[in-house]
Amino acid sequence: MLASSSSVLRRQHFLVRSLCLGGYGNRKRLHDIRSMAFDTEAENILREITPPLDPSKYKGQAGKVAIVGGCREYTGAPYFAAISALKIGADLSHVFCTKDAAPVIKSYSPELIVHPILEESYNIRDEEKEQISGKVLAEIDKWLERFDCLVVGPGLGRDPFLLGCVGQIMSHARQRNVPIVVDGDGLFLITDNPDLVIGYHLAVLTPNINEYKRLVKKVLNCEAKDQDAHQELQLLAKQIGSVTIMRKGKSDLISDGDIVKSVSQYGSPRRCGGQGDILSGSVAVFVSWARQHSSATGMDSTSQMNPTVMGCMAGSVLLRKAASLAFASKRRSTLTGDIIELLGRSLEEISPAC
Ligand SMILES: NC(=O)C1=CN([C@@H]2O[C@H](COP(=O)(O)OP(=O)(O)OC[C@H]3O[C@@H](n4cnc5c(N)ncnc54)[C@H](O)[C@@H]3O)[C@@H](O)[C@H]2O)[C@@H](O)CC1
Ligand SMILES: Nc1ncnc2c1ncn2[C@@H]1O[C@H](COP(=O)(O)OP(=O)(O)OP(=O)(O)O)[C@@H](O)[C@H]1O
Ligand SMILES: [Mg+2]
Repeated sequence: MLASSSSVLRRQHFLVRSLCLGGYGNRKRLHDIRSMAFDTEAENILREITPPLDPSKYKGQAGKVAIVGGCREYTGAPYFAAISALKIGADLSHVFCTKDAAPVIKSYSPELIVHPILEESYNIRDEEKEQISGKVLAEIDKWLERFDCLVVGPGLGRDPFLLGCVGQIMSHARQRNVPIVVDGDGLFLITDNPDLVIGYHLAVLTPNINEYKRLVKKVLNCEAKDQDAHQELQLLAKQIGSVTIMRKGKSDLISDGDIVKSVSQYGSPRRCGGQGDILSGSVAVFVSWARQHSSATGMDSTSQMNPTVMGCMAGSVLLRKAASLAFASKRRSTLTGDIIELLGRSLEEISPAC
């Protein structure tokens, strides 16, 4: 509905209909035109859901997000996710990480609010575990309701005690209807415990190729395939029940079990680590904005796209644009930080602030 107002898209739909009548040689062109139409739609959605910079607004209204992640090994991933959320326009970005990781993450940026509350097994004795997990939950419970979206997993690690605590955090967030983007090691957690997200319509899973393969194996009990990727993704989302999944790759495929969308806009040939983390932080912001937009326009849920799908499309198209601008200037030395620096310019080019 958002996109159909665009004359560009109408023309693309006309071309798609015309090519449908063509033969074998037209298939690739048809595919390319469909991809262009989806990319245009993703940009239109981004424009539509991005809130205006209104002087009457107060701090927090443009979004408060929290990342649950960061441990002894990984401090970059939660930082990338949290700072990307701010660079796109969220007002506040929190990180809930282990005690070891907190001073490091704080030292990257004074903009982030960092809570050193998580514990890994190596740091505690068996008899302390119950009391410590109670403390972790009590600490995060004080904050949960204030967040518009939680990102669970960037740089979380796979320590069993820590993952047990994070599973409980997810259950509490779910009880309070806080949207949850599950990425990185959060996907490792839910692949072992799918009940954490089964049936939760505000859960968004953002698997990379490996994480997707593990999810398919667990839920569909088969190997992931490249042919029929759309149908497979749709089936996976349906089988898990109500969740939205974005399968990252050459094209990002997005499905909530009802519809399947893809974003294929050219990004960058550099595959440096951390780009998925930018995406998870960005999706958290866009899902919050899409939900705000949906409730402000008052349209019923049948007449417009699922806000979680809109958030994924907007996040994907923005990351790809920033990655392509970064690559144009930094070429082979492009790093995740270079892409983050271009999120603002990319957003400005798609949806100018004033
Ligand atoms: N600077 C940082 O702190 C970063 C930390 N990260 C964190 O690292 C943890 C593990 O994430 P990973 O993404 O490594 O986990 P994966 O399970 O995706 O990757 C595990 C291994 O598979 C390999 N692999 C990746 N793509 C592949 C492909 N297409 N085909 C075959 N093998 C492939 C990787 O090189 C890696 O060694 C997560 O917590 C994640 O958030 C990453 O986000 C990257 C940046
Ligand atoms: N082969 C590819 N061609 C073009 N873009 C890609 C390709 N693979 C991934 N991407 C882009 O990079 C983004 C991050 O995906 P990726 O698979 O690198 O995530 P990830 O492995 O979780 O990253 P991270 O290192 O942050 O954990 C995706 O949104 C996608 O747009
Ligand atoms: Mg990742």
